[in-house]
Amino acid sequence: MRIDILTLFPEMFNSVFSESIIGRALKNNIFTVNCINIRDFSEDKHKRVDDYPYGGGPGMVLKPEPVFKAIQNVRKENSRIIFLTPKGKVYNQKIAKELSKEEHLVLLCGHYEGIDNRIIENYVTDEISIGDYVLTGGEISAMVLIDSVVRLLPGALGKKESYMEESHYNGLLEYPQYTRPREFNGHKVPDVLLSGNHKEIEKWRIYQSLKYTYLRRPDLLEKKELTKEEEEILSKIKLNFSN
Ligand SMILES: Nc1nonc1C(=O)NCc1ccc(Cl)cc1
Repeated sequence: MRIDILTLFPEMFNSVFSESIIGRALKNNIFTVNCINIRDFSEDKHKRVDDYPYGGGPGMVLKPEPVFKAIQNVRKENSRIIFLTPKGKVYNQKIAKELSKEEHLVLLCGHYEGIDNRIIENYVTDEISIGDYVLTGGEISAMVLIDSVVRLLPGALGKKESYMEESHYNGLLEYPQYTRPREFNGHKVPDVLLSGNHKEIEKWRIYQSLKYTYLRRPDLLEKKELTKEEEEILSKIKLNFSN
């Protein structure tokens, strides 16, 4: 997979591409990435990339030409041209999975009040939002997308990292995790996890996963087909936690 990032702040990506799993995936040629400064495609002598909005209003708007030239410079036959914006389709693991199968992603990072809509209407293939809040630009959203997509690429996660098919535990929130020591600041690890009784451990994990999902994300429960056993456990949870 190749990822091209169109941005006004290419330096922002340095640490993301040098550290940890993404850094190692790059070194191992699991994917290639290239940052392009939109400003390099500005024609005017002042290297302007923004201008005042037609129709008035506060702030500035990204001019269409520099962005268009940057897109044309990198695009291939079936590139996904993704514009990160609060107005986009809300990103989730399903979209990450779909994007991880693509050959070429172009991530367009905006700034200011917006980007000339003629770019969005005619050249962008996907508008994606990472959530309902407003950032100063699209770069951090691009990093979120890259991290969640790259970790799904074959060979990206070493044998040590766990590959959770869903960001949630098969559609539910994951059970709590513990590691050594057995006691920490007087807080003990739940006995069942030390018992070596794998059937009991599995039951405890299903209970915890259903409990957390019921309490924090009932919307995920709506979408989830539960087994008979899970239904029984959930009805017990509902009795224990009926608020
Ligand atoms: N939420 C989000 N999910 O994706 N991106 C965001 C976000 O706030 N971007 C800021 C931003 C600012 C200006 C322009 Cl032109 C585009 C995007």
